[in-house]
Amino acid sequence: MKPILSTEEVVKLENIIEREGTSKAELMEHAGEFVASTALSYHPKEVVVLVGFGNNGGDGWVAADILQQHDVHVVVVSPVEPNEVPSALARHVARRTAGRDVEIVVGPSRDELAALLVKADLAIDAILGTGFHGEVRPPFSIWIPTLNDSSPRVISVDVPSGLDSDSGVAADHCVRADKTATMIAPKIGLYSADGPQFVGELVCGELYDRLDEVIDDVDHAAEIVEPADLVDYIEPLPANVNKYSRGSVLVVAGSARYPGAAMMAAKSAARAGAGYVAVAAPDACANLIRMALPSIPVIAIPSDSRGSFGAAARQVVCEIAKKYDCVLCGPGMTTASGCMQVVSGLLELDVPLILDADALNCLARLSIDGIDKTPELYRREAPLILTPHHRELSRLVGDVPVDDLGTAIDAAQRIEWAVGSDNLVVVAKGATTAIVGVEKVLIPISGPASLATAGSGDVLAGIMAGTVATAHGDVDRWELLCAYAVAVHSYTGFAAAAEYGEKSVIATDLIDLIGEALQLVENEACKDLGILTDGEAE
Ligand SMILES: NC(=O)C1=CN([C@@H]2O[C@H](COP(=O)(O)OP(=O)(O)OC[C@H]3O[C@@H](n4cnc5c(N)ncnc54)[C@H](OP(=O)(O)O)[C@@H]3O)[C@@H](O)[C@H]2O)[C@@H](O)CC1
Ligand SMILES: Nc1ncnc2c1ncn2[C@@H]1O[C@H](COP(=O)(O)OP(=O)(O)O)[C@@H](O)[C@H]1O
Ligand SMILES: [K+]
Repeated sequence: MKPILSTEEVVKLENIIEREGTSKAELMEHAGEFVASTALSYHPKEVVVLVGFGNNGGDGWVAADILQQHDVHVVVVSPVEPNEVPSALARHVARRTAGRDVEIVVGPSRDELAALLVKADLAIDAILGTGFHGEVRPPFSIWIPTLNDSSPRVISVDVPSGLDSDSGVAADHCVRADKTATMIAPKIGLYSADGPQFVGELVCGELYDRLDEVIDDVDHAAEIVEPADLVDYIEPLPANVNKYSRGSVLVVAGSARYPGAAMMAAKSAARAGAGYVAVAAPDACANLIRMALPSIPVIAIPSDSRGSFGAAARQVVCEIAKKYDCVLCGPGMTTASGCMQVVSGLLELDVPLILDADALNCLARLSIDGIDKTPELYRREAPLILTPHHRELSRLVGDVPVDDLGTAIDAAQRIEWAVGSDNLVVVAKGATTAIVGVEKVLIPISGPASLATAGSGDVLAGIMAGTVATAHGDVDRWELLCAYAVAVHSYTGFAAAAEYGEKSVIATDLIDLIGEALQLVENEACKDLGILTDGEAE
């Protein structure tokens, strides 16, 4: 796993590294070397380096110097003369670079800058880094749109200029990078809010050879899950299994209005490897589900007058649920009063439970001002996995706004910390999904935007249930197991986008590609571990 840091955590780490004997000036040299080597991988002939006033600019000045020594023609565009750069560290390297044979253009007009960029095949954006705040001021408010309208490839240093490195919110003017060369560790804003739209491909320069030894001395905002971390969940199917020993799932879901959600979740659980999946659905829609899913037994549960679970449902569902390895509750269920009772009944059972969709809305309604104020509602011994999207998560914490990765992590941590159990995981779904446990926040690989389609969450819930059931409780870290399920879901998105086209994917397409996605996750893990090469994985 690779740590993702907040800006404050990066500053703390920089200070620790300095105490260990590597100065900030040395780190800047290494940062410039990393930017230069990233640039050289494109074999550029003509490079424009745009530098700002601070140390982000300093990285750019160092990179310019190195590129020039590699026979690349470099033009540095600066808002001030090298002698006038306000940051002392950056001024030192700016003067040094100016003393070499590097062309420097100070304070160009919009047209002059555009003319320089037309001639270049690569631009390096070293205007603003982690020190950026507020709205972009002149001259950068002119430089950034000029750069975005120009044709060369763009490498951003540390963060795209104009992006807040903590919140991921882009200012009105923000560099749209092809590649971002970030320093020491990725910043959380690169994954949050607007970040993924502006970052392009992300590469990280560690800058300090003993980083592994010191990185745990600061907190981590989150950690990126790499394919190799998931290897424990990749196991061939033993020959001597039966359908029950493979893992059983009960999907408590559906209503007369939304029978499809129950169907998609159940079929996904089976495709994810559970040997026995059954659906408990209101009798108003049970026959419809039976006809659509011949391989899945459907248990009809008493309905209310509108086709949702009725008053008698709680007792019947809870009696059945005890026999399963995992219970998934929520997809298409509605928040009728019978559903609220089903949710509170299932929470009292000693069985691994996933609450999704309307089960989360029921849980929110069972509390008065957010579930974190009434932890006794969801405190339990057996594992509990909540899979809210941002709106559901906001409802769970009493309508506190949740609209990006940072606010989602904060809300999920409130839920976690109110209970403080290793067996509780909040999977905060979004363009970037955060898996929040009591101690750690994990970020698994994100899928394509094609996953933003109705029913995609039902498929994830089914994959999650199949994954939990097949693990049979033999789980060291529930967050990592959830990360595996999210990664499989992401790969169904990539496979479906390749098959049907990015914009044409619908949720049912994802289900039949779960098998392919399981294989893709395995291939990536094997590549990470050096067991498989790119060619063999084709
Ligand atoms: N972390 C590490 O270990 C390492 C970090 N390194 C590098 O240092 C970078 C951080 O450097 P930094 O702290 O000097 O900040 P930076 O991003 O250059 O910006 C500050 C300047 O921008 C200005 N400015 C701010 N807002 C503005 C606005 N809206 N519009 C216009 N201007 C604005 C601000 O002006 P002020 O607001 O102070 O008036 C100040 O002059 C980091 O991203 C990485 O690249 C590496 O060298 C080595 C290892
Ligand atoms: N822009 C996006 N990029 C990648 N994944 C996304 C994006 N938008 C949504 N997703 C993923 O798609 C799924 C949508 O879930 P959800 O909102 O519950 O859908 P539904 O309720 O329609 O089933 C989540 O797993 C989420 O992480
Ligand atoms: K930058």
